[in-house]
Amino acid sequence: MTESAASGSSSAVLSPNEQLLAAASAGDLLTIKSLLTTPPSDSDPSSSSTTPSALAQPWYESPICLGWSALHFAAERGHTHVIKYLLRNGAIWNAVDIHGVTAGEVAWSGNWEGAYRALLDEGVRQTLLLNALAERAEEQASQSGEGEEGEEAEAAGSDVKEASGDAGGSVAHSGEDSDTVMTLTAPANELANSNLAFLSSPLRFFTDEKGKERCLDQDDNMVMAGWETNIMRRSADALCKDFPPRYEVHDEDGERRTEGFRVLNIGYGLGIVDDFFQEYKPARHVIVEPHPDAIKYFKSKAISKAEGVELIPKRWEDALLDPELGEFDVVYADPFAQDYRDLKKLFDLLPNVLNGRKARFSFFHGLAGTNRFFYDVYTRLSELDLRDVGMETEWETVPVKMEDKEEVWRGVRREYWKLDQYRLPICQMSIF
Ligand SMILES: C[S@@+](CC[C@H](N)C(=O)[O-])C[C@H]1O[C@@H](n2cnc3c(N)ncnc32)[C@H](O)[C@@H]1O
Repeated sequence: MTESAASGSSSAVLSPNEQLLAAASAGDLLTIKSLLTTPPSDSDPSSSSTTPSALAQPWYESPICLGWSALHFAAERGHTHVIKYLLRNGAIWNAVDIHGVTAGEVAWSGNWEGAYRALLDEGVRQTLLLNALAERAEEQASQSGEGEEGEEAEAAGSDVKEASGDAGGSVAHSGEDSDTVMTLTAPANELANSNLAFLSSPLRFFTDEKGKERCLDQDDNMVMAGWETNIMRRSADALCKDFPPRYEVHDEDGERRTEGFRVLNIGYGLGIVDDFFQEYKPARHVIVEPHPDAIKYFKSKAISKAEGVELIPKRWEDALLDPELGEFDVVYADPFAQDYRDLKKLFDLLPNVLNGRKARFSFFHGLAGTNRFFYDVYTRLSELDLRDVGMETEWETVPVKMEDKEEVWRGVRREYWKLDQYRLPICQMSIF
């Protein structure tokens, strides 16, 4: 976008907000500082206070240039110093234009590494802060006896699989065009927004026209489908490699025992990842799955009778607190209708169930899978939160090739994935 586009016109007298956009595009920090702090000389001198309209607003979005903010214009030209100043002075890091595009994505497409990093750092910082505040509010509510069990999870809003764009925060949508704007959070009235409501509503398991199995919830949101198969394959491979298959030992009194590595999988769904785990022949393979329809589906499959397989018909929130559960060499989590704060609570329980330093953990990282900038924010955020519980994360990049996107999303209420790369987390305890 040109500078005259930033200002809307080269000849008209510009308002402070329009001047701000032009200055952001030009990388003119001095003018920006003055626009945000000094009222123009023609503002009412008799007034002792500075009126908001006399100063430029750092969050202003152009009504004529795609709803771009000063951050977008600075990002387009890679003006990192301007971005940092604007962020410190009230600009909204996650503001989106009428097409749902953030300043982060603008910086990314211009290959402006410093600008992208500044926006990403701010996103991570603000989201960490909001999550901490939300946790605090939850704790206070539970201490004062407010709310019922699980209500906090329901109130959290966005869903790990579906979207999770703004844990606790809001994405600023400047445009009206809802068809083109990305979806970051499941609307409050959808089952995907409430784990308990989801678990007490029916699921539909069926085979699509291409002969592939699918699972949808009652709102027609996709719980699981074949497009994730490669991600599940790669996850199982990364987690199980190096662990030898089960083997038999005879103890001193002649008893035979099966030894080998142990797998814990949270969320059965279509059982895709479990079938891959089975190829590695674990000695123990525990599946935590509370949904009655998913349990029925599991029981209809051969895996339910396979050696070493056990189903725990509970939510992970309960199953992982059971002192009898045991320890595992591989833990995978892919629940549904949960948000980042749920995932973080799961992280906190991991040291209880992981069998030492060699044990590996991964989760389906579908957080904000519709927007690469927010996806990066969640990638970093989860890495930091995992580090807090003593885990280090390595990320494998898995290309996502949806051959027929229309077919994948046919009959599905909301697309939860639009990116061409999946980041596969592999985490191990760094302290034990
Ligand atoms: C996305 S599917 C899992 C797909 C699976 N990874 C696969 O490969 O087919 C999510 C599953 O998590 C289950 N789930 C939802 N909430 C859960 C919870 N709190 N604890 C454990 N499982 C849960 C759902 O019932 C559903 O079967």
